[in-house]
Amino acid sequence: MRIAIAGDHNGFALKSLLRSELSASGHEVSDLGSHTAEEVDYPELCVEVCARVRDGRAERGIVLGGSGLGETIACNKLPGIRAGLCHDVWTAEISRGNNDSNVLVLPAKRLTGDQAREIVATWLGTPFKGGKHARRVAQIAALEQGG
Ligand SMILES: O=C(CO)[C@H](O)[C@H](O)COP(=O)(O)O
Repeated sequence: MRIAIAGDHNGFALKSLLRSELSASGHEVSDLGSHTAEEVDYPELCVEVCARVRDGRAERGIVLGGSGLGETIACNKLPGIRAGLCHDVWTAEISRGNNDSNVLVLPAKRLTGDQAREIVATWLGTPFKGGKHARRVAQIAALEQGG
């Protein structure tokens, strides 16, 4: 899968781990930064990841922050983006199965490498259920036109 990934200073270390492991698993990973642990503002990183998802250069995006809350807000401002903040396997399953999320946001300050790995694997591997959830996703998309 083509995956765009980014993280701010709080997500830098975990992003590096996930990027290496996803690449080793055969995914085509674009690491959009940060490339150091220096403090940065995360909205532009969100824009970069989401731009690739929106135009098809990436099939999915992954963004890491400390809590991930601001990243989730930023990503969901962008048309066509359905970003889910996932703390565990359960939210990862729902984010994909019910919400058809195309961007995964991870709270790096609250996850071990093993937990993050498990969430990412679940999120990448869970199909959208469609049906009533497709209707709701369409209703959410309509909100982009002003509600
Ligand atoms: O998770 C985040 C936003 O949702 C950021 O990582 C966090 O807000 C950055 O804060 P600070 O500069 O104080 O480390």
